[in-house]
Amino acid sequence: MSMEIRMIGTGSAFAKKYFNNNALVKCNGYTLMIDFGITAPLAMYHMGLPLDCIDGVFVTHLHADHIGGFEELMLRLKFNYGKKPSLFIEEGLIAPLWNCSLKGGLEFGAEGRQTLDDFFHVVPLTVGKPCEIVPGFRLEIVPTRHFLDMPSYALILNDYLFYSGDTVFDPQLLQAVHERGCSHMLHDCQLDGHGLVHATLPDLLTLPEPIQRKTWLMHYGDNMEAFVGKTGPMVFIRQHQSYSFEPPART
Ligand SMILES: O=c1ccn([C@@H]2O[C@@H]3COP(=O)(O)O[C@H]3[C@H]2O)c(=O)[nH]1
Ligand SMILES: [Zn+2]
Ligand SMILES: [Zn+2]
Repeated sequence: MSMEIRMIGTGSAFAKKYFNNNALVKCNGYTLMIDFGITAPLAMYHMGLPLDCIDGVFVTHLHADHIGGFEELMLRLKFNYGKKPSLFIEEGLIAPLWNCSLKGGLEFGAEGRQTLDDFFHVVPLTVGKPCEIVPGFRLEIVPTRHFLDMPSYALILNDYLFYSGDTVFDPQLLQAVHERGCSHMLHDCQLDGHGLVHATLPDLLTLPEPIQRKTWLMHYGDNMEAFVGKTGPMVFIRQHQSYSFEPPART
């Protein structure tokens, strides 16, 4: 099934011209938010999008540019909108998300103690087990390497769209994703310095050309415009623009 993607931000962790790299995906009437970082509430405000347009959220990993907006999202959806969205998250991340990132600000409510389940329908995801979140909209998580052993997950949506989350350069993974028929690949891209925790642009430029042709660059720094025309066949995805991705014709 086709999907519409709007990046509510395309910036790296500390970018100031671009909001945090978070994506709204619409498919078959369902709106999924991929990550919700510190700047996400302001990005949604600038885009004229109310928070209650979100039906579900997926979390790639626990850095603040990916989950820093959760406290506002959860409080406003519960208390302003009376909405309880779904939270799609790898099973091992559920406890650390609550205990290490959210509990301090959300445990105490006006009516008593609260947990993650008071705000979300929590849907644990397991590696190797794709999940159909609504008919025609499938998610599959893929573990990636980011900071040492920090759990971090890429997504494959509807078997044809790869979304890297934050990862070091992993050409074997990208080759495998290409060979299994993904027709679009959104990848984080570090423009300056060494690729300690992200793929750099020089790394990505070593990929075989057929992979580069299907690669869209995201999670970039404020100097992105200086690199336009220097990315081979890869292109920068732009924040707030709407892109329609169609499934490839399978033979
Ligand atoms: O040893 C360190 C620790 C941190 N950092 C920065 O922190 C950021 C956290 O979000 P991110 O994963 O999008 O990007 C990370 C890097 O920009 C780093 O470069 N080296
Ligand atoms: Zn990040
Ligand atoms: Zn990260």
